[in-house]
Amino acid sequence: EEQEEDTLRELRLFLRNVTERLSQDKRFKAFTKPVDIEEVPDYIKVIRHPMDLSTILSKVDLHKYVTVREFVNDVDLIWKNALEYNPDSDPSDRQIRHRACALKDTTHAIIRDELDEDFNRICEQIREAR
Ligand SMILES: COC(=O)[C@H](Cc1ccco1)c1ccncc1
Repeated sequence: EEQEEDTLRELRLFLRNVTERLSQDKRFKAFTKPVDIEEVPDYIKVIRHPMDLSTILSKVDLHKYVTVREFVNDVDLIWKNALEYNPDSDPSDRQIRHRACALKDTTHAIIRDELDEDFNRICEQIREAR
C-alpha cells in the first residue's frame, strides 16, 4: 500500500546515495562501468554475471531492489568477479584485488553504520509479502 511505496522511495534514496559515494571514490574507478568486452574478449567467458556501479544505479531507478540485501548481493558480485578474474601475483592483479577488498569493506561498513535495523526489517517484510 502507500506506506510500502513511501518505504521503497526512502530505500532508493539511500541506495542512490551509497552508490554515488562509491562511484566517486577514486579507488573504485575500475568498478564504475561494465568491463569492456571489446577490450577484454574473454571476460564474459570467465565471469558469468558481470556487475558494476553504473548498472546498480540503473537497477535502483528501475525499482529492482526492495531490500538492502539484494543491493549488497550485486555489490558483492562486483568485487568477487574482480578477485576471480584477476588472481595472479603480478602488480596489476594485486592492485585490483586490493581495491576489490576495499569496495567490500567500505560497502559493508556504510551499511553497518547507516542502515537502520528497523527500516531494514520493514523492507525485508515487504519482500516476503510479494
Ligand atoms: C573490474 O575490472 C577488471 O576486472 C578489469 C579486467 C581487465 C583486464 C584487462 C583489462 O581489464 C581490470 C581493470 C583494471 N585493472 C585490472 C583489471
